[in-house]
Amino acid sequence: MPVTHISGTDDGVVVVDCKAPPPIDVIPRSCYSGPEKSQPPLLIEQLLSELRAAFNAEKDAGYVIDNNQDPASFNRLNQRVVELLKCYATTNRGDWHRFALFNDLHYVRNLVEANDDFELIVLCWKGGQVSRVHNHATSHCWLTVLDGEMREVQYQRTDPPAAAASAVRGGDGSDEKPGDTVYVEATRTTDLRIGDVGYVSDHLGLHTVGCHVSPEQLAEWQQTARNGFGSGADSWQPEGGVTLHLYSPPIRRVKIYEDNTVSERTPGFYSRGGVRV
Ligand SMILES: N[C@@H](CS(=O)O)C(=O)O
Ligand SMILES: [Fe+2]
Repeated sequence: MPVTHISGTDDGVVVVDCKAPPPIDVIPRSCYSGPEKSQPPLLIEQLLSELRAAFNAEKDAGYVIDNNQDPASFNRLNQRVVELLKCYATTNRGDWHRFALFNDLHYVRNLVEANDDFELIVLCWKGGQVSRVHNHATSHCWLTVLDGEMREVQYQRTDPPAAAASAVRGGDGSDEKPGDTVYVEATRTTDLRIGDVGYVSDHLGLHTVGCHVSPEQLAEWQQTARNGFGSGADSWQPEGGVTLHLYSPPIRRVKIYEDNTVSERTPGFYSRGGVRV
């Protein structure tokens, strides 16, 4: 498959260029059943208000929220955020559809809300769209799947292949500069389905996220939606994977690790509040 980079570093559209993935096993379809009926749906406005409350509680107690946060404060916040994201992903009635804009060439970032403490973003991924290996600055990164199936691969820095004893190297990379040579290796692969919640920060490593849905799978999902299962009240048609990302603090600059070289990007948005920018 060809690599489909979008060039330009600060184009305001995409933070991490799309790269066609290597061939992988097809992920079995398992979670395309729509919201669980046992709980009332959590609306996105309620999700935002609960998130604001959780962040304010930590701030009011004097804690700084970033990836160097006090461990007890982080544990409280993490527990609440995971609970809220999971609840939203599994009970919603599709009120995120209005934010879910796709692009044929690369995954896109659609802003739901940004404030001083966090940003909530709907990311849309067509089959084959994968982010490049990247970091998350000093932010916490939580993500959940709203539609389709996704795969996250985490990476660690490693020694050059020629080194006598190649081994995973520590550090959060905060001293790395554009142009530096850095080798990375995949250390963990996680398949994520609707309602699964993932977390990463620079202390844990780097990652890529991608949607590996095949055209056949997508056609099956679209048929399911046409039959009225999992489509919500509007005319939503699945186009690939949709993820909901929560970054705290909002990410201003990220590093990309490609061809053993570090570069930097300014994250941009494809839409804000459901309106194309
Ligand atoms: N962190 C990436 C998405 S993902 O690949 O985690 C972004 O915000 O664009
Ligand atoms: Fe990421």
